[in-house]
Amino acid sequence: MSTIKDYQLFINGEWRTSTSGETIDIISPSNGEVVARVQNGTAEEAIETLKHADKAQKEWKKLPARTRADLLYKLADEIDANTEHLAQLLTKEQGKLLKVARFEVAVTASFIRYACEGARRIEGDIIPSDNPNEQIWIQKVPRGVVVAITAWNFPLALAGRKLGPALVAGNTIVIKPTSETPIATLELGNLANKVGIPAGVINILTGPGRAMGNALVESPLCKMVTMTGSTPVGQQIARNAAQNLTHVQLELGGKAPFIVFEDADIDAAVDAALHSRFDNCGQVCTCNERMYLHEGIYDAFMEKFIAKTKAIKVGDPMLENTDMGPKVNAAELKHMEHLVAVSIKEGATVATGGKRPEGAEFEKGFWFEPTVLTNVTQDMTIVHEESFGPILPVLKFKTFEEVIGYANDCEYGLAAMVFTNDMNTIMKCNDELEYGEIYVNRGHGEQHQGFHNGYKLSGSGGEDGKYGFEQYMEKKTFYVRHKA
Ligand SMILES: NC(=O)C1=CN([C@@H]2O[C@H](COP(=O)(O)OP(=O)(O)OC[C@H]3O[C@@H](n4cnc5c(N)ncnc54)[C@H](OP(=O)(O)O)[C@@H]3O)[C@@H](O)[C@H]2O)C=CC1
Ligand SMILES: O=C(O)[C@@H](O)[C@@H]1OC[C@H](O)[C@H]1O
Repeated sequence: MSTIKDYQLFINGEWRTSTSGETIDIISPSNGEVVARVQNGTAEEAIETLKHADKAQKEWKKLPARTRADLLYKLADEIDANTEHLAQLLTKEQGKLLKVARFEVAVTASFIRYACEGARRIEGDIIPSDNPNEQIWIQKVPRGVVVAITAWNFPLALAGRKLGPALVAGNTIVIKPTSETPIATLELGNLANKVGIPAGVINILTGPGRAMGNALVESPLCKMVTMTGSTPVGQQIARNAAQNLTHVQLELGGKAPFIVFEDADIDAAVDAALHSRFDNCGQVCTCNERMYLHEGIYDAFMEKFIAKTKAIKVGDPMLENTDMGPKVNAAELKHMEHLVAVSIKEGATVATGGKRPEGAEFEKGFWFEPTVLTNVTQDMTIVHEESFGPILPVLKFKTFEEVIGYANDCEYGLAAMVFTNDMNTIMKCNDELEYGEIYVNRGHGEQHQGFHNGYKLSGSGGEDGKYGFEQYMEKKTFYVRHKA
């Protein structure tokens, strides 16, 4: 009896097998085995789904926002009630630690609940006109059908992060998860039906982004694209959406600098640097991608940091005592090996790690050791190309001006981390670092009420908080004149 579950497309409240007759294997990063199959949906099915979502949106937007939120609160409760099942799926498809997968499920529900709090904050303006007996009303109205395209590192949380605000605002949604890790996201279809979210409000389609994704983005029925993923794909989506001038919200790549000044709390900085690099096998967009240490604390910091890196337990992500699981797929593992090889060729030293771990349990799957590179210079590839994995280049600096120059010498601008106790340095970092999200004296990790906003090639539009919620609404200005 096959334990491999076959998933279908979730269209207009129903599960459907694609007319393509083709499926996509979902591979376990831990052992390379097939854990599920999903449909390879067609462009025609994408358009059909958009039509269902568009029809559903006409009724969904008429509900009071609080009524929409009440249904989504129930969805969040169902997500929580299915934590173990959803977490197991996340670990099977993405290889993240089961304990982190449970956290991701909780964050998914939390994203949705946070969005529900906005149901009574959809506020507009009433402005006196220059004309007598006239008012100007500026209203916030939903955009229509939102297409949500998500990455593989936190697939369920990214879906909740988008469907929450989209639906509270009165839109409907078509979610296209990555072909790498779609199965936990697909489970949302069952939960949506269970809590009574009307058919067509939430739809989930699987299929390669270049085909299914293109079809969704290029349709005039799509009134907004919210996408999390790589910069090249985000740029392609922006180009494809431009033909209808569709609103696009992009959360893309990063290369976060982690800066430790001479007066920093070394122990706190070491722990933050470790977790901000190696948690989730380094697959977080705000990860510590390059570390700059003041020369005065370099030796003391590195002695502690290397020791802790070597102590990281790589292994079965299902086990509670594992610290780090595998990379998500073979291509990502190859990218790790390539980056290390290039770094060595360019003159870097592997202080620890640098290869697949040894042992029978690591012969299958996409495993890579926690890796620290030293003798790194600013011009090296590893200082500029996103690794999105457990590789950390470390550089020294002498002055504030020098390290700010290094930090800003980057085509990305998502997150940066700074450790210092000097308020003057903190304020100067705030002024001079070209990043949308700066963490001071702590590691990475956004909060829902913040604003997850990438500068430069890290994105466009921003997500989370009240400013992220605003993205899901249009404004309508209404001039109202009455008889004197
Ligand atoms: N800023 C942020 O908040 C975050 C950024 N990221 C970034 O994401 C990247 C890793 O995620 P990864 O999934 O590999 O990113 P990709 O860009 O490869 O894919 C992201 C999504 O886009 C889809 N897609 C691909 N091509 C198209 C297209 N032409 N039109 C529409 N959709 C398309 C993919 O579908 P399919 O997979 O089926 O092809 C997937 O669902 C890293 O660069 C990381 O920095 C990750 C998480 C958060
Ligand atoms: O997308 C990312 O990598 C991060 O924003 C991550 O996604 C959901 C979690 O809440 C964030 O840490």
